[in-house]
Amino acid sequence: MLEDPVVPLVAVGSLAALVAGRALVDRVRGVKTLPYPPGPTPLPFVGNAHQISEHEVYRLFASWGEKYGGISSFRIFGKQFVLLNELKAVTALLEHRNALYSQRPDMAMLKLCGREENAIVFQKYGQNLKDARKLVNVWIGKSATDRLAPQITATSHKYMGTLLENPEGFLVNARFMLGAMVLKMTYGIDAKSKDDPYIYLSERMQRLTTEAVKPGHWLVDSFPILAKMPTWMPGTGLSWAAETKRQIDEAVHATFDFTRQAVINGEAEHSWTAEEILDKEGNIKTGEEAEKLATTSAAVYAGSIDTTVAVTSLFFLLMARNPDIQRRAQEEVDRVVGTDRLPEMSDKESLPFIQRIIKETLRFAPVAPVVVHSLDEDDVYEGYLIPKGTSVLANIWAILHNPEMYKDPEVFNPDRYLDTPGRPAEPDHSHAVFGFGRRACPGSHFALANLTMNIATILSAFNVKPIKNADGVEVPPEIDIIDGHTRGVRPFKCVIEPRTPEKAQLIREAARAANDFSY
Ligand code: HEM
Repeated sequence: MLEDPVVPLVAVGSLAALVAGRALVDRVRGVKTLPYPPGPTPLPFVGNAHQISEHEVYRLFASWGEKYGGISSFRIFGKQFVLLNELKAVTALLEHRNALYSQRPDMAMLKLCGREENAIVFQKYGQNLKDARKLVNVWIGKSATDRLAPQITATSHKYMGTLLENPEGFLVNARFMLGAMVLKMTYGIDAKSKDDPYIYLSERMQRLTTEAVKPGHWLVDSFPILAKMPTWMPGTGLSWAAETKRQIDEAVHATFDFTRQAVINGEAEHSWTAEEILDKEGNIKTGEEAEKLATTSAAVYAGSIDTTVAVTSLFFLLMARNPDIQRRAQEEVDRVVGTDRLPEMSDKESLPFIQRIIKETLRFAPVAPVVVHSLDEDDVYEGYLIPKGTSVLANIWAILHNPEMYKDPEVFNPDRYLDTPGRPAEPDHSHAVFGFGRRACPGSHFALANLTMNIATILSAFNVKPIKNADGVEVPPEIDIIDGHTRGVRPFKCVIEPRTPEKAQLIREAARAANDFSY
């Protein structure tokens, strides 16, 4: 049933509730005659497919928002989409009616690749999803993340060591360091290098998933009936899906089987999967219980790497482009930690400017600019019908670039959240980058802790500068966005060098200690 302001009234059984209840019944009966939200005129058969751009589609969606309002709609072939471009509509539906709007829509290619079963983010709403989210929360929810401060700090220090030794590899190493930590904590796997077979399998799973969700790429997404064709049928993508499913299954199970075997052999290191793999009687979980755990464990790698690395990469780019902001952040961190130590997690509250830099980096280019929810029952919002099964798109980018809320939204300005004379603070809705309601990201605390540790330490110990051209002039890197399952900036070059020899020494010592850290 709808989570709607009238429902609590029905529950107390008052007269008002009866009237409201009656209105609700009438509303649902008459629902089919209500209009869809307004939107661009569709063509026969294709609907609005011809208008959908592959690159930065959220900008097109935002322009529809300007024209048709906070809630609009469009159609691609037979599939209905509702578009939410304003915080008010997103809050009203995905947050306040979250019992209704926590479903994911049918995505035929993902389903063929097995991701609807073995990836939390694409799973249908139900008990399995709730159990998985609960477990992820035990592992990396807020209080768990607080307890993981030593692990997060050690990983950050190892990464800082690589920035000193191999600054050109700043993106590859950010990925490897985070990936290695996640594999270690999730499975007890020690990934020694980027060529580690488990890293390879997990990265391949990510790449294949990105391919499978490409909007408008697969005919079967618009014509799900094609899924019933023989696998060899050309042009359907079915043979690709079958091979992809095999490779993704291999990734989900190879890592899980590593831990399972280690537990059976009595040589398992401490890890989240090893802790969960035994049932109440002390037997190794099998069948559906084992599958559920394998899926949940795989979600940590799948959810954390692309997203966190995309933000880290954007941070480097923004620092290379904004030397004044970088200098002010360095002054702040110097005031707090001085010159003879590196920042610690407990310094966070004393670094408000750096906190604003992180919020503004998240707002500036959300890594998931549009998220999709769905619903299993018809609903009505502001007189418009939202039929069951509709893909409801929340345009996070549009919300965080709304010019009525953010002055010059395309400018990176961490001071926009400050209340100053003549310029009141702009609202901080950066948490919208983690999504909404019951599907909101369960890894947000973990992600923010990793980002805070890395960003504060980089600002404390390094200068990030543009590279120089042949004439010796610094050329700030361009903001060149690439779209994918997660969105980020195209790989770029910048100079990363220690601020002083003393800082370099601090990093060397911290990295050495971190290499001996036992997770
Ligand atoms: C800066 C980093 C991150 C960003 C911006 C981010 C963003 C998001 C977004 C937008 C969603 C979809 C929410 C929705 O549908 O309303 C999501 C879901 C999810 N994220 Fe993250 N995420 C990040 C880091 C992480 C980390 C570190 C993990 C580690 C476990 C993680 C795990 C997940 C999972 C499992 C889901 C699926 C939840 C569900 O469908 O119920 N994410 N994330």
